[in-house]
Amino acid sequence: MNEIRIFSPATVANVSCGFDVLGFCLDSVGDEMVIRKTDKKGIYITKIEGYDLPYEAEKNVAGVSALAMYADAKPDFGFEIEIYKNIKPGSGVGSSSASAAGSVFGMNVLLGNPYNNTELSYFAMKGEALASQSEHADNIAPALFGGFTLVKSVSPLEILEIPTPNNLYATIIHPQIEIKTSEARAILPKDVALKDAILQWANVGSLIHGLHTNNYGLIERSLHDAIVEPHRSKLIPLYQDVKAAAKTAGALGSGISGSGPSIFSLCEGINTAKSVEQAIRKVYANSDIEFDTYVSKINAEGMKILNN
Ligand SMILES: Nc1ncnc2c1ncn2[C@@H]1O[C@H](COP(=O)(O)OP(=O)(O)O)[C@@H](O)[C@H]1O
Ligand SMILES: N[C@@H](CCOP(=O)(O)O)C(=O)O
Repeated sequence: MNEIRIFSPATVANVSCGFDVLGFCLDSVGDEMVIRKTDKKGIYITKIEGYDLPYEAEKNVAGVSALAMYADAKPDFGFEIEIYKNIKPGSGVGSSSASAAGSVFGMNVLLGNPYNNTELSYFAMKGEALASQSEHADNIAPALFGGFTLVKSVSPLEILEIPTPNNLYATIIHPQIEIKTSEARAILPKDVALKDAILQWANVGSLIHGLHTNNYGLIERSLHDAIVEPHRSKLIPLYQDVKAAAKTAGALGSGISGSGPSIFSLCEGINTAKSVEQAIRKVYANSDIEFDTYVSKINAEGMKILNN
């Protein structure tokens, strides 16, 4: 096989209580990428559609992760990468990690799958670091593994796959303002109060247990963030109104998606997810902020091969 077209999914990182460790994969939104073998050695980004992003491999997250893997694999040929971007950069649903993970996923298939998903995550993290100035894998892991993931450690990299209840859906609202991940990280305090840490690790543990046991009530009671949300929510207009509207419409809970500005809500069942979508649309409809919304099943598969 010389060429592959893939769907590279959007992802929601943090999931309220799990800053930098928890994430899940979306089904209905993502980029497409074409990866192609070339005789000329090296990594070349040959086409980008959708958003204005750098073509130099060293300046594009897709190129940086690809170069990291290329240096390890040392093939006697090169790769061309085409990026068809649907996920707006800076939207908070893993735009950069879709590209960083997509390039190495596609290259791996063309190389005959020498690397496992954890090894691919390691290379993809190198690309993600270009965008966010930190090596975190909470978007990359769900994009590659699918479903919910927990990054137990980045060094050495250890990723756990968490089972996803069948009837769990996400509703996302994306107000059209850009928040750069690097800037949303810079405003966070370096230290955390012990009382907040206690709340947070209790919620991470109970959220994981709720996902393992299909316990929607426990999931609902665990979707809280005592540490990051108080700081970042100030960057997102009408954030508390969206949360309140989603709750009234039946969401299990809502939080900032990644570093924002997107806001996610988790819902039991597609009907509730659609009701939540209608309710939160009304919040922004009464303002002058443009926005998009979408409802997605949790994508258990992650990356998808569209053709060979
Ligand atoms: N292939 C790419 N896809 C998305 N963003 C990229 C890409 N290559 C470089 N970038 C840069 O990464 C930044 C967006 O990443 P980030 O702030 O983490 O947003 P997101 O939450 O959408 O991933 C932008 O500055 C963008 O120019
Ligand atoms: N854990 C990171 C996740 C950033 O996600 P993104 O989708 O905004 O890139 C953080 O919260 O900084």
